[in-house]
Amino acid sequence: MIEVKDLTFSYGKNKQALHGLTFSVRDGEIFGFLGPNGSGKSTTQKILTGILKGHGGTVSLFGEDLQNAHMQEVFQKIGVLFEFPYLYANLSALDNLRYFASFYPKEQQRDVEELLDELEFKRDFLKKPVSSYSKGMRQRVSMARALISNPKLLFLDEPTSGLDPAGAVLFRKIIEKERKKGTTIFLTTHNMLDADLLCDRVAFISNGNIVALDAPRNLKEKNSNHSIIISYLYQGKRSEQMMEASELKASIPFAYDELISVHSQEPTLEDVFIQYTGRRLS
Ligand SMILES: Nc1ncnc2c1ncn2[C@@H]1O[C@H](COP(=O)(O)OP(=O)(O)OP(=O)(O)O)[C@@H](O)[C@H]1O
Repeated sequence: MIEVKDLTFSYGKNKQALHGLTFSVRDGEIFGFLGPNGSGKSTTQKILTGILKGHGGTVSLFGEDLQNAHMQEVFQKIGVLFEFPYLYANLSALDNLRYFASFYPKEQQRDVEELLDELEFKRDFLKKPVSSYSKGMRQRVSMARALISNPKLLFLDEPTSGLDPAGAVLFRKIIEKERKKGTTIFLTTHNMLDADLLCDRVAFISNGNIVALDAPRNLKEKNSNHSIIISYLYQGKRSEQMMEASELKASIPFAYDELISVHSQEPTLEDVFIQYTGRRLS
C-alpha cells in the first residue's frame, strides 16, 4: 500500500529532518510511526499525503510513485487526520463536514450525522460554530473529516490527543472498526498505549532515522530480559525473588510453603523505545 525508499527531506540548507527512511506498509494493517517531538513524524506524514513537496528518495502509494501520480486521484482514496486540524471556525460541524464531503463522489460519501453520532459528538452542538467547541469536540469533527470519504488509506496524526480517557477508548474502537473493513492505517503518534494496543507493526523514528521496525510483541520479546518475579510465603514470612525464566525449567529452585504470584517482567513499548534511542517518547 505504501512503499518508502531512502526518503530524505530538508527544511532549508541546514535543517535535514529525514535521513533516508525505508519502510513499507502492507494492505489492511495498522502501521504505527512512533517517535518523540521533533523526530520527523509529521514531516513524513506530510510528504506521504502530498502536502510537502521536494523530498529525496521514492514514495509510492497504491503502487504509484508520488512524483508521477495524479494527486487528485490519490486524494480521493485517502483520509487524513492532521495534528493541527484544519476546520472552518465560523462554520458548524455539519457545514464543515458537508463541505469536505462535497469533494468526493456521492457514492463514496458517508452520512455526516451518522458519522458524528458514531463519534459521540454532542447533538446540541451540530449547528453551533466550531469556534465554540472544546478540543475533544474538534478532534471528533476532524476524525469525521478523515472518515467522510470512506478512504482506503487513512493517515492519523496523534488521533487521541485532546481526548479524555473515554474518548480515547472510543477512538481506538473506531480505528479497529476501520481496520476490520480493510482500511490501511498509518498512525503517527508518541502515544505508546495507542501504538501498543492498535498497531500490527511499529517503526521507531528518532532524529529522522528509523531505528527499529517490527510488531510490538516482537520488539518487547526481543528486548525482554525474560525475568520473572515470584512472591511466596516461607515460614510465615512473605518474600520475593527475581530470576531468569530458564531457571524455572524443572521447578522453583528455592524453599517455599505457598506461592502467592508469578509475574513476568515484560518491558513496555516505551521501555523498548528508550533502549533503542536513549530517549523517552514524551
Ligand atoms: N516548517 C519547518 N521549518 C523548519 N524546520 C522544521 C519545520 N517543521 C519541522 N521542522 C523541524 O524538522 C524536524 C522534524 O519535525 P516534525 O514536525 O516532522 O517532527 P514530529 O516528530 O512530527 O514532532 P511533533 O510530535 O512535535 O509534531 C524537527 O527538528 C523540526 O524542528
